[in-house]
Amino acid sequence: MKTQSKFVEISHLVKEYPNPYGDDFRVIEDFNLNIKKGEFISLIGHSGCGKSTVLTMLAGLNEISDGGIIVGDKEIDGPGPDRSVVFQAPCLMPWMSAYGNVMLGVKNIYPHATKAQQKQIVEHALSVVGLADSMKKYPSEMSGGMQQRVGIARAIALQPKVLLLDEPFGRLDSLTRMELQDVIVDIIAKEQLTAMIVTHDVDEAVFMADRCVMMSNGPKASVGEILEIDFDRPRDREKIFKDSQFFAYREHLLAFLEQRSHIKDKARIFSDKSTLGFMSEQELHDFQVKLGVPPQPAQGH
Ligand SMILES: Nc1ncnc2c1ncn2[C@@H]1O[C@H](COP(=O)(O)OP(=O)(O)OP(=O)(O)O)[C@@H](O)[C@H]1O
Repeated sequence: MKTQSKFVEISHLVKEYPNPYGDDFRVIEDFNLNIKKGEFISLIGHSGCGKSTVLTMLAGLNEISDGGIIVGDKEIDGPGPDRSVVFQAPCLMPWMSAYGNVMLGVKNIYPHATKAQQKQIVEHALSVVGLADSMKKYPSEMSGGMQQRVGIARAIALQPKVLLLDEPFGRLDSLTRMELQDVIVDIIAKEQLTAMIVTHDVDEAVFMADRCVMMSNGPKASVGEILEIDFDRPRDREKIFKDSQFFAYREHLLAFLEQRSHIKDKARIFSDKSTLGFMSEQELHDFQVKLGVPPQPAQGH
């Protein structure tokens, strides 16, 4: 059951990456977002706008240049057991079974739990993702989808308050993708987790989330628009995919992205012109920075 309390508070977030060719590259500027406890946010935007940058800052894996993030009532300062991340590639230890891979994190986070308690946590997490019968399998004996299930089990075994998903299904075929979307949606509801997913997939963004946060193009990207998704939970895939409201949400997101892609196209046209000598390197650099294309080193001739 969702509560209305503000659980994650992202305030005036800024991220600058160092740029050896000039001024630091300010990817994110004044990004503000409050997330309620138990809420599921999807973060969508054009490639390179800074979605993963926001997610990894929330995970505490990427330094915050300015602004701050509060989770619960604590300002984050690096990674912590209250947040866990599922990345696109699960990066499992090949010499360990599914059980061993999940146990690795559990031992780290719960060193004082008894062996029986640790075992129970690992077995529960693997069962939740549907791997109760495959705990002894090694990564080489598992499909990509099964390996990602282990990655999800490893994340939830840490019993986080916030689950962060960075394009977790990007490498999977569409059937496996749908299966794992359902797994995540069920887990979030059962374990009452707060979650954020970074995705390029508009259908996924709508189906999974309570709110879709659309990011403006970088540099200096921020929240462009927020769309509330008013579908009940638990979510019934078949019902939702036949609902006209689903298509309305989908169109809304696509329109937002399409509108921004014209800006990108202009950048590409100007970039092409430059190679034909219509723009000076400095003009191209300034224009690319303005439009969200990361500054490139000067081309040697
Ligand atoms: N460590 C880094 N150092 C310098 N620049 C970086 C670094 N990480 C990301 N960037 C740049 O910051 C910008 C945002 O990157 P980020 O990966 O957050 O975007 P994204 O929206 O998640 O992209 P995609 O959808 O393609 O995964 C990009 O221009 C990227 O090149």
